[in-house]
Amino acid sequence: MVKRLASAAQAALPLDDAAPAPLLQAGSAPAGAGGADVQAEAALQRYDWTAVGRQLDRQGWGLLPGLLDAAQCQQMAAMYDEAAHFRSRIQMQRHAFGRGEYQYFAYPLPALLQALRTALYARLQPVAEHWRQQLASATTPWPAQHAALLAQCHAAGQCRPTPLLLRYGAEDYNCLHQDLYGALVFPLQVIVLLSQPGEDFDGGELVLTEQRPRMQSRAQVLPLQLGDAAIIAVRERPVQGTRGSYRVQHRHGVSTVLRGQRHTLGIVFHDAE
Ligand SMILES: O=C(O)CCC(=O)C(=O)O
Ligand SMILES: [Fe+2]
Repeated sequence: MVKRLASAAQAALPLDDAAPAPLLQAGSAPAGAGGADVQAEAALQRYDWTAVGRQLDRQGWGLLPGLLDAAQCQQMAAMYDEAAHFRSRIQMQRHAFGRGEYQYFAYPLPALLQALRTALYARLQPVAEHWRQQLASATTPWPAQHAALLAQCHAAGQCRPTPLLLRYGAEDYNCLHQDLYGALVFPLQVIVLLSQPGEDFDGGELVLTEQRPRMQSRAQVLPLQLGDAAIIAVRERPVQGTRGSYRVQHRHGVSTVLRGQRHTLGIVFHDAE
């Protein structure tokens, strides 16, 4: 079961200064029951998605500053110790993925996570579709709704949920990798930082590398604060050349945590074999 292959820019600021619409408490209510979907959508409406799309095209990553507030981050991180939320736990050292551990959520996902996954997908699908067309991939169009993508995954034997919660302590790190999980790979994923750099931990920076054909790899460090979300390319993105588009390969990882504890929430949109 291949899960992962080993191997500063402008932020899209919220459109107004209003406090983010409060999302439902993590895990408290079944999805849809208390308007988590509506509230997630309201939270995403604060961003300039045209600007986010431009960031993704230009650099393979984009930022959603303050997607979650401090209380939501704390609630999410605290779930790590509630075994009922998860289907499996991975100790990275045992797989040579790095050092530290993470857990994959089980279905049904907590309401907040379910709502974010659905709403983020709808915003990112046009970027994915644009990339697919630029790369002239043989694949069919990405569906507009996340539920339809999941139906495709399940028909292809990718049935297990991929969202995950990661916990790093001092000396932990995450090797450069790609989160593929099967043949069906939606090209964008989201990582939310649930801890505050400089307070909760030092070191532990999210790194994205890009490799252009016949060139050496370049590393970008993503400037995340507590509650910020990074949108990153999962595997590749198109770059416009003089003779059409070509593929740039991406990998991501986390540099060594020097002190403290760092939690992140990972949202991958395709499911796993
Ligand atoms: O902890 C991080 O910043 C990276 C997490 C990660 O690799 C992922 O969510 O896919
Ligand atoms: Fe990852």
